[in-house]
Amino acid sequence: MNPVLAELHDKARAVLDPVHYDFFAGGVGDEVVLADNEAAFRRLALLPRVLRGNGISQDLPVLISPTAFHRLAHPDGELATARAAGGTTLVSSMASTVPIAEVVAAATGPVWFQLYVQPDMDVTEALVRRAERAGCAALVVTVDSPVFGRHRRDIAHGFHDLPAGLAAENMRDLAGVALRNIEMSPAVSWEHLDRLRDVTTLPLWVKGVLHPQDAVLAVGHGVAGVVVSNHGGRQLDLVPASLDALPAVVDAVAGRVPVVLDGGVRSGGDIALALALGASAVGIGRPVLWGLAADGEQGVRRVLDVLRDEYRHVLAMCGGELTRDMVVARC
Ligand SMILES: Cc1cc2nc3c(=O)[nH]c(=O)nc-3n(C[C@H](O)[C@H](O)[C@H](O)COP(=O)(O)O)c2cc1C
Ligand SMILES: O=C(O)C(=O)c1ccccc1
Repeated sequence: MNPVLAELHDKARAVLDPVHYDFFAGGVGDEVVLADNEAAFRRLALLPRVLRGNGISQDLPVLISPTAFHRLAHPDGELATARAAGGTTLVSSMASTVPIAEVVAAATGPVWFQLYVQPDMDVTEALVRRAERAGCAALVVTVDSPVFGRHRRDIAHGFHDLPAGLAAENMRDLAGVALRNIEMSPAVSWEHLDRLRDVTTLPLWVKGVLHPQDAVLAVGHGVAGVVVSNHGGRQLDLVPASLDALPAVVDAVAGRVPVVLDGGVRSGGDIALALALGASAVGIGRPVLWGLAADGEQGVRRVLDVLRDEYRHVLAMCGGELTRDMVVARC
């Protein structure tokens, strides 16, 4: 691992309450998928193309994936993350410990709002209005969580609520502010997505698609994009690494909307592999939390700087363009 990212992770582990470290680091079940998300990148190699004479684009095809409860990591919480994001799109979790309006006010780049559809559609609509009023540029509906994941580390610690003084602020005055006041519901369906479509003009993304047929349905329901994700190995410990699920989804979507991948992205090389397999961008989850815990705004900035620097280097090495024919198995 890049020594800067390793240092930030080590520091985060050292400074965090072990209960909160385990909340951030942990996965569902035996954590097979958690490990496989990173391992999947190691199973692939990239065949660079030479003498193409391309310049390299300065863009970093990265989003900050939504993660809950940043004030567990650092007192500035999501404010620090938003300030550090710069031009990078921040997908702000519905379970943020700073209200979405303050997150957007602290950001200089785009902020998208991640939403768990609440079974009470009035609550869901009120959340959408908060995101709209705050100035969010898109809604990212997380669809891989019909129920909460069972995280053995949290169960072992008895961690199921936020410490006094911290709350899921976006839920304030809607449904109470305790952690479990964010409801997961197996009754949520494509109809709910259509209802969302009717109540907002914001672009709608779905996050947590693994089956190519669901990606096709999502496109049919008018989504602006699809995030291939297994929730960082936190929902079902039976699924493939998100990288392994990517190509079939890319094929099914067939260029109609962008496909973003998250899960296990830890380097510029990982970003390049995901792009070569057809992702338009990648999302970063835990490394941002480690940067935040280690050094607040500055720590998150360093994570993004390392990824940008590594990605540009890899892209230059590959002739400025990444395509699927360049990806081979590492045998
Ligand atoms: C501590 C933690 C909290 C998360 N909270 C949310 C959330 O509130 N909403 C959501 O859609 N995904 C959530 N996720 C999933 C991330 O958005 C993302 O899919 C995943 O972390 C990506 O994998 P990575 O951590 O390996 O980069 C969370 C992940 C972690 C680790
Ligand atoms: O922990 C998670 O992965 C997550 O998505 C979540 C959602 C709501 C509240 C707390 C965590």
